[in-house]
Amino acid sequence: MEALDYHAEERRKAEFDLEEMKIVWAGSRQNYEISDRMARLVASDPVFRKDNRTMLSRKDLFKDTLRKAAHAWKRIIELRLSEEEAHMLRSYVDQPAFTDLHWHEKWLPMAYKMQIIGCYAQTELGHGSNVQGLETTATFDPQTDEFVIHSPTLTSSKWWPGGLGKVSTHAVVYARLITGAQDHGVHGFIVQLRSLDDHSPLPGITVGDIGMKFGSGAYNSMDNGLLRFDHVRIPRNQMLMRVSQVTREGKFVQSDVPRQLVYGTMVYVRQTIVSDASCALARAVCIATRYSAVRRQFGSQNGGPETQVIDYKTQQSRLFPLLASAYAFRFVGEWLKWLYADVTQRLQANDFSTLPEAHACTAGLKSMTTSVTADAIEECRKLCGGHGYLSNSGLPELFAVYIPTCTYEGDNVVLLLQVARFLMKTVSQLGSGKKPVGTTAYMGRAEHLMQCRCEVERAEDWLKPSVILEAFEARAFRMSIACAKNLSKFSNPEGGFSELSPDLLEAAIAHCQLIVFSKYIEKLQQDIPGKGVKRQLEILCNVYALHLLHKHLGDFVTTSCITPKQGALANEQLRLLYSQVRPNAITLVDAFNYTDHYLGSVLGCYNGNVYQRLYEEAWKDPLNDTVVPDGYLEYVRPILKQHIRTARL
Ligand SMILES: Cc1cc2nc3c(=O)[nH]c(=O)nc-3n(C[C@H](O)[C@H](O)[C@H](O)COP(=O)(O)OP(=O)(O)OC[C@H]3O[C@@H](n4cnc5c(N)ncnc54)[C@H](O)[C@@H]3O)c2cc1C
Repeated sequence: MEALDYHAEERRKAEFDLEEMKIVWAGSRQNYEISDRMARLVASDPVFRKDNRTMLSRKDLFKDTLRKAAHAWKRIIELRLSEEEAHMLRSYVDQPAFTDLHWHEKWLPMAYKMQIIGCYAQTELGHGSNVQGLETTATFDPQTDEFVIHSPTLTSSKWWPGGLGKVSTHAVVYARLITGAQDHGVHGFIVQLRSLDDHSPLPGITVGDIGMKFGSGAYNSMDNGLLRFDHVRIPRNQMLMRVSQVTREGKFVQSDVPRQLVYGTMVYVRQTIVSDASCALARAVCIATRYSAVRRQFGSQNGGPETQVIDYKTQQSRLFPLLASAYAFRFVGEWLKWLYADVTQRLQANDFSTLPEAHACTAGLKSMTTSVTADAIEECRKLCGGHGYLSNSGLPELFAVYIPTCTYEGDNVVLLLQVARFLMKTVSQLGSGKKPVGTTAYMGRAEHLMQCRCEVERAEDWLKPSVILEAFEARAFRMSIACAKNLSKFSNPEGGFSELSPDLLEAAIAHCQLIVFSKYIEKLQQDIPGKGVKRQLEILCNVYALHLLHKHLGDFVTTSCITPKQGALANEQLRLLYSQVRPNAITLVDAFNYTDHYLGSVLGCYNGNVYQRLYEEAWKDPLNDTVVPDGYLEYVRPILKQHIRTARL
């Protein structure tokens, strides 16, 4: 690391213990140590270099990805890394690869040893969100005790599965199960796609990559694939039979295991997505914050330095809520880990009572955190002005690689509508004596939430967590009640749901924001050691809540949860909070403990030596390999010469 630290002065201003904050961010001292070790291991290994990634052709990028995946696998074995360490190492390699999906699935011991490579093939060219609309068929043949997997139409071609295009040897394929003449809906089947000897597709299988995706580098390291089956036969025991089975005689048997069992896996996957959202958001915020402290514009007094752009209130009001959101998502992600453990324990005890609520809650949090993060990365790019648009700012690639998260594992709008459906069901059961559980428990205080009035009189009253919490609960509840009332006016409930879906979406968002805020408050009730650490987290918690209140003021006022005057007081308090965040901003992003390698950003480098590095990076561009570009003689010179002749005439 270069000796000069352009952020040294900023770092001296911090009012809290950085090392303790790093542990809070990581979740525990052990997590911190593992994460720190793995990040350094990756950063110091030349194979994991990524600074030229956006300039590689697709073919070279893909080969580079295979090389990194193989090298990571080798290092994991050589160093005998634990599963947790291996996971960390892969995430710091920071290049989407077939291994992401493979590990995701964890279905077979063979897969663990990497003797086969798996992918998850659900989506088709014609159908994604509507899983029940899938067209691929799996027809049971009782003569041979096999399923025949077939793609009957062009739109039934599998389309998008990660790792499918070029690498996977096997896939979990979702197809319509047909026995006799009966269609039993969509089920999963394990299908071998490629030879384990020479990797060529097996007979009846057409497979390839779907093509270049958004951005340079980014998700193009992944071989999202297309797949067609022409009457491919697989043994009967390759159907995934936990929820339903097909017997040797071809009888379809629905087991008594509830279908909701699959919710357990969904809770797990979505919990990791929320946790990844906090990482991606923190990364963008770290870059924008460090750069905002280096960048100066206007305000020079008597020839002195200009103003750091981080000192502009507009910059703070765009940046600090994102910083606060990164911490808020971190804590809700931590809580989701607990929720997953709780759900798993209950499933083992055959207790399915909390599953629908856990499912709705994780669907909503996946949607909300990923949408906010995607928008926030773009906002961070803008916060970095022109230089944010340079590839080496790290932000364009981060944006390109992140945004599909809003679509995969459930389109964000479709997920929020599921949450809204659950909220409407919960509201409809309120009078029946069925108590709302978990994150909907607040709805049990219906009478109070419909009547309560916010008591804020001065700006500082907005610092009380109980005051903000009540305002958020009342707003979320009243929005749900308003939707339920409007829905009841429709004679056809489905028609009404569709007509009111934009309002329902907003009610679902209000509910999700309440969850994130309330989990942040719960975190603050824990013992948090370290000088000033809890204080900083309290300030950020208030920033998180009050910026949402300001942004959604219309919701709060139209539901009469607060008055316009109270809204103005909240905004006044928010401004004061920004001033408290300001001296700590750089150290709050240092607490993410990201290496320069992982950040991959000239603007976000630890020591803030931005201009020197921008200058050096420019000269590394292949266009600057020669002073006169290729094509000059053919295309530029003739024009110039003609201009000269014209000028002489
Ligand atoms: C990078 C990437 C990786 C992927 N990896 C995999 C993988 O490994 N395996 C796999 O099987 N699939 C994968 N997918 C596919 C992904 O799961 C689907 O794209 C996703 O489920 C969305 O479905 P869709 O494309 O059909 O979108 P659509 O459902 O067609 O969405 C189009 C629009 O319609 C809206 N819409 C849809 N339904 C409704 C509704 N009921 N009400 C209101 N609005 C609606 C959506 O909000 C959206 O605006 C991947 C996709 C991407 C982009």
